[in-house]
Amino acid sequence: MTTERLLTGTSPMQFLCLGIIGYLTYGIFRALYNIYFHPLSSFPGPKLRAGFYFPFYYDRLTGDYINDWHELHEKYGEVVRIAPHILSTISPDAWRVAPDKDHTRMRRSINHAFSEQALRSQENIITGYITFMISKLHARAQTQTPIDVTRWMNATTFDITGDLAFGEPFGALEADACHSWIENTFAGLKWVRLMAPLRAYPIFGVPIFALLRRWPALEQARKRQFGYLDEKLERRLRSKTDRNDFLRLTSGLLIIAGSETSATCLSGAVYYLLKNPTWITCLLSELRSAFKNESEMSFQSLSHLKVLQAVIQESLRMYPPLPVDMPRMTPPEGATVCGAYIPPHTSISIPHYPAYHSHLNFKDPDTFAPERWLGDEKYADDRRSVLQPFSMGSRNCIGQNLAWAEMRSILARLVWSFEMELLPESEGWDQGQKIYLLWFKPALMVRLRAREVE
Ligand code: HEM
Repeated sequence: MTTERLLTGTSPMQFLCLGIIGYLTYGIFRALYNIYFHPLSSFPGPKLRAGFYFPFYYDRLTGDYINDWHELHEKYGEVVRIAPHILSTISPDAWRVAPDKDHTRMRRSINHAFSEQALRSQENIITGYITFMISKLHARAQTQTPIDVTRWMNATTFDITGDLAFGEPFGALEADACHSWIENTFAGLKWVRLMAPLRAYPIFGVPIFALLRRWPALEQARKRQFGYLDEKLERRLRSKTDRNDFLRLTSGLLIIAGSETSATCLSGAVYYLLKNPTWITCLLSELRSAFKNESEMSFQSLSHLKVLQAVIQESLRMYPPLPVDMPRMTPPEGATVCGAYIPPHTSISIPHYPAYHSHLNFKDPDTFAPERWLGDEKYADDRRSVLQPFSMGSRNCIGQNLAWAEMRSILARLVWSFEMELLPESEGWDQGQKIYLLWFKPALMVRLRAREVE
């Protein structure tokens, strides 16, 4: 049959059917190749994930994928093939993989804004916001009004980062409310999860993106959201100051990276302390033996407190602010993880939550036990080096010193100032939370009572 006869004798419906059959046949052959002949075919994991990408992308839509990955690691071990060309590992070994030279160059240009010296110059600003938060909470304690801890932690850290970045806060503490820019950014994160699957399957993605581009309200909302930061930036550039702030690298991402993360860890710490009150007693006694009053608590003096450090460390393990995987590429020479050679240019991730909750790394991984960071023999075999909530290498968290200083000060001053009571509606607060890149935390309702000065 000639091509001409084939074309004239075939109806559009037959073309469509042929196209679909061709697409499916290609997909099946490709899946068979992925499962049996791909360079990663010897790594353990479900066959469906080894063959196809859709389970990986479907995961992202559910908000539960980190729990699914956790179960996969419990079943298959330290290294799991999570998608045809992607490995996930919970071994501390993997943190050594893949330095990124270009990124190191970029980081050199912004390091000064996050140096120890910069942090010292920022201490008064940060402490000012914490004092403001504590004074507002005293008013709540006096009237016995329950507070949502997650909201207050977010308000405080967003105001601090806003000020360090733009020279002005979001006004969240002042207004006792979450700023609309912050709320919209979180709502946006839920949508962002759709992007990767739509890009991976253009058959759905191309028409959907084309439709979205024709939706004016969406475009206006996008402009409003970005415009808000642009205005702040312009105001800051017009103002005369020699303050060493983050202006040059300010973006929505920095604000979220610098605020939501610390607020998440602090919310987790308050919850786990309330569930384990002996640690509140322990922490309070450490604070009282170190300080006569709250004003003595400086970044420097708080950094020496071992119980405070262990409580925060354990909260970062139980409830890592970035619970998800941060993918890295193996270098051109490949890499070895857990004794297995991983070929070059393979995407490899350490998902924080599964790594920190694996019995391969920690004894009683679901138990809040700060003593594991204080040298307790019971936890001597814990593989503590796997805990890298700020990541490692050239892409690690540039704001980690600031985060530690902020978290120590806020937690210490909360425990120093208030007795806290977990309200019944927040029992089991850490269970069943969805993750869209970050935790979508429900309200953490607590009643405060000002502590008697002793
Ligand atoms: C408990 C608090 C925090 C945690 C757990 C945390 C965690 C992380 C992690 C895991 C990364 C690496 C992401 C990757 O691998 O690609 C990161 C990057 C980053 N973080 Fe943090 N972070 C925290 C607080 C902060 C603070 C307070 C700031 C600054 C105000 C900040 C600013 C950044 C920036 C700018 C990056 C990108 C660095 C780069 O790409 O070179 N973070 N953070």
